[in-house]
Amino acid sequence: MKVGYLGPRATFTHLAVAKFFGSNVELIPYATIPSSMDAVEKEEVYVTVVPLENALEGSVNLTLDYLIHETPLYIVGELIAPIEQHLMVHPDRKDHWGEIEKVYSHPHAIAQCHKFLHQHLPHVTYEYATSTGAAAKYISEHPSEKVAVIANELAAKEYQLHIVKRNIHDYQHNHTRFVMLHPNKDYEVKNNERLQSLGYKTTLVVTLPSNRAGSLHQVLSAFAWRKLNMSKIESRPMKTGLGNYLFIIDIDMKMDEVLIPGAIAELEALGCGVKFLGSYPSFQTSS
Ligand SMILES: O=C(O)C(=O)C[C@]1(C(=O)O)C=C[C@@H](O)C=C1
Repeated sequence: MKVGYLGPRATFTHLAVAKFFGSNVELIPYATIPSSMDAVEKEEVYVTVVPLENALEGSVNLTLDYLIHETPLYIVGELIAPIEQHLMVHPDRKDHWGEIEKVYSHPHAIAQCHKFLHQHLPHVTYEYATSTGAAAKYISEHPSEKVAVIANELAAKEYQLHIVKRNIHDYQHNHTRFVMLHPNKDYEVKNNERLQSLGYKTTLVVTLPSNRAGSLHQVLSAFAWRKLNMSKIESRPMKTGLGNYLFIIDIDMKMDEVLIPGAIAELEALGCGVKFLGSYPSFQTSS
């Protein structure tokens, strides 16, 4: 089986996907989140894996927006992985790394280390890459540039970089949620590597009827009186005009035949739009 992921080799997504699928599948890297998703639609890969949310920096908006507006794929599994960010340079620079002028990485990785960068490297500028792995690969090929990269240990090994500061993320409990995407909402991912299971989630996107007072309250009460536990609610622009927002809601439960369909029917009766993004098992990977 072919599995796509946000590459190149040695991104955090690569680490998560390799831990979940083991050596039984062929892992295919893609340069961006949208191209990783397109790969499933074009049937180049069977499933694809992209980051969705980080504990320090919040949602990966590109993934959310593509799931909501652009791709017909469903979330069929979730992987929660610990994230350890390290600062690394080309080995030619390891003895004078304090001279670096720029830090290059994925925007989420830079955001997870802002306090460290502010305190220890206040003079540097930042440049954003499509992934931490892409940034690491770039400096391995451009030794003359006075650049450091934020990436993981595997990237340092893969691209032969020298780690100058370990664990530079600003808060300890740093985890990222990655999602597995497939065109069939009922596809069941197999936990062959026996990762710790964290139960099930169901994700819905809800749009409110326009300009009606109290409609978000009514949405919340449709879940509340059924005792459906929401583990997340987040708003994103609908992209139809200023002030128009939709809500992404995670429910801590597998899609059933009564409670969640009942809540959806109630929301629709209130005039809300409801899009189902998936009902899926969640797994924890260790570092
Ligand atoms: O750049 C990578 O290595 C990724 O897998 C992307 C990503 C993200 O989008 O949040 C994944 C985990 C980390 O939080 C930092 C970056």
